[in-house]
Amino acid sequence: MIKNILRLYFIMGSMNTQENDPLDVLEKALQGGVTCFQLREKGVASLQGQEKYSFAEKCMKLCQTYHVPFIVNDDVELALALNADGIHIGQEDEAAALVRKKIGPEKILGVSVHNVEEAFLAQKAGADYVGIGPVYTTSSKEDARIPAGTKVIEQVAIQYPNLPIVGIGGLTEGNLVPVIRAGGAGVALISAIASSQDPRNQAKQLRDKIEQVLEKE
Ligand SMILES: Nc1nc(C(F)(F)F)ncc1COP(=O)(O)OP(=O)(O)O
Ligand SMILES: [Mg+2]
Repeated sequence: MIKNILRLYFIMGSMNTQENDPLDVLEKALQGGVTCFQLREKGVASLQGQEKYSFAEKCMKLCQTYHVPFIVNDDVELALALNADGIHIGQEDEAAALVRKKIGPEKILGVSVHNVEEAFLAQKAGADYVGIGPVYTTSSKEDARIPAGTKVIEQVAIQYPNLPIVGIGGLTEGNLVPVIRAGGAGVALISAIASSQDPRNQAKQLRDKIEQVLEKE
């Protein structure tokens, strides 16, 4: 069930782990209990072509070992070539309805939205979940919009109670509770785990915190 995989949604690209090996960081995050992984290989230092494909394939194999869904950000052709579990697209990427047609009904389709109207259109186009953010200031996305807090999460959760939501943007163990209280099924994050010197323990602490809050909802 989609809501369950959104609980602790780790997102990372090879450029997010500084001097650490991204595959090692990913394996530790999987051991720590992340519930979904998205490869977001984009930006100036990102891998391209065959290097990107090989890295993505290694990430996917790790996710398969830990029975965690493997999602590709933006790159529909890469997701199809790998037979990934799903794809995540934003408003400036390929149209959601077209992507749904390309990947078929069984794959996971996530869409970034910033307001109720975009959430409505995403659901109509066949999105399985929406990413809403940035909740707080983020250092992981150069073209991030102004942080909106949890206001849009609340609005979308009220309007479309059956549309799974994951919050994103500057999320940490210390500030994620409002995202769940606002109606998020989970939290998506990059640097809280990717920049940690102990990704496994950080993932475990985040997962425990999220489960604790969800139990009270
Ligand atoms: N990768 C993402 N994943 C999520 C998820 F929902 F998975 F948490 N939400 C939002 C994004 C942002 O994706 P990005 O490609 O950087 O920007 P844009 O949305 O502008 O295309
Ligand atoms: Mg995108």
